[in-house]
Amino acid sequence: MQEWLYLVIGIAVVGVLAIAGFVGTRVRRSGRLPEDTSTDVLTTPVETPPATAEAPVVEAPAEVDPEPEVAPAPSLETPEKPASRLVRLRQRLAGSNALGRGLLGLLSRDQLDEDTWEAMEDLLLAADIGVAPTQELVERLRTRLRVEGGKTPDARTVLREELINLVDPTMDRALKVSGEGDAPGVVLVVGVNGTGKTTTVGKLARILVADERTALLAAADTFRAAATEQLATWGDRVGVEVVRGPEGGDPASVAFDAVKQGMDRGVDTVVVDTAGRLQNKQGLMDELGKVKRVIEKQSPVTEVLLVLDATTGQNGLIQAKVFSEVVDVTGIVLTKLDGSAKGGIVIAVQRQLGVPVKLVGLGEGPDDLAPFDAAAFVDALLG
Ligand SMILES: Nc1nc2c(ncn2[C@@H]2O[C@H](COP(=O)(O)OP(=O)(O)OP(=O)(O)O)[C@@H](O)[C@H]2O)c(=O)[nH]1
Repeated sequence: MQEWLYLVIGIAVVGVLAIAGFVGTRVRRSGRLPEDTSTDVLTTPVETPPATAEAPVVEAPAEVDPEPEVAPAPSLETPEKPASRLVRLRQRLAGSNALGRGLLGLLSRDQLDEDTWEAMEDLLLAADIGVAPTQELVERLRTRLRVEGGKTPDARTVLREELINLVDPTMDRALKVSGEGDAPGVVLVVGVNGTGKTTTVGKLARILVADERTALLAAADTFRAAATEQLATWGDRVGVEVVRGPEGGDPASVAFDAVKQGMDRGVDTVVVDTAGRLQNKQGLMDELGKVKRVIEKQSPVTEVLLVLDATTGQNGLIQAKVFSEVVDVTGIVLTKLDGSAKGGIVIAVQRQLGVPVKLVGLGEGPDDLAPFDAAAFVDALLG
């Protein structure tokens, strides 16, 4: 009985050894190991599988795309045509709209007495229209709204007409973005940092593209490296190139380069962003004066846009004066007019500088920069 037991155990051991040997050989042949085996083992030279039909190199291509897809070219955005913008952005003047509602409310009183006119003056001054224009407007309204022969003219119509007169519809607000002959138009954009200058240059590039013009941007704000990147992002979205210089480099040389490239390539307009550190007037004068002089060695600057933040009130007006003494400002861009209750600044700044507001910023969206129009603006104010 015991011999039988030893015989059976012996046969079992031999059987197990034989199966183990067979499996080991199969594993080495195929190069495959049980699932938890590390990659090191697979790359060991001794175990490199022979190139047979069974080898994994044949199975592997399942993961490889036979014909890699070509990445689609980045699609460019199509900016909104400028003409429709002020109408679309009308509701953004909600803050300033309070001025219109307030004025209409006062004019609808039964008695237009001294208290009413005083309240009207307070409203206009609070909206930053300025002292002289306020007095003029109130005087004109007093005269025109006097009851004549028992017939009172429509207060809203009179107010609308007088406000439009005050904003001055006769000013030339066209952007000078074309040069003489083959020369490109050169737009120099100046203003204190933080007013929305770089954003405005980016938005302006979109306006030019929407008007089917070719453009080139100059990142002449070499003081702030991020400004260049910011500009490049704006340009990339609509396929407009940015000429840049080294950080801290000479802004005039970047502007010169950009205008030269603009001329060589025959672009329609070159827009130059500048730094606006206002630490002292002399420094600013030297820098901006040089930028303009250097550009004009090649081609005249056709437009100098001063960017002002509408929410800064009187401070903005002081800045405006300093800049206008440094360079010949030909147009004003009033940014952040959305949500500001100070729409009257449009009138005040034009009066101070004798220069028209040409563009208004009404939000942070890429197409939230609109050509300014006196009647459309007053209509938005009056709601
Ligand atoms: N709400 C609102 N925000 C605006 C408008 N224009 C610009 N901004 C915002 O104002 C901030 C400052 O804008 P920037 O363009 O960086 O200012 P900047 O004057 O160029 O500053 P620097 O590049 O340092 O010269 C950003 O957050 C803009 O999105 C506008 O019309 N409305």
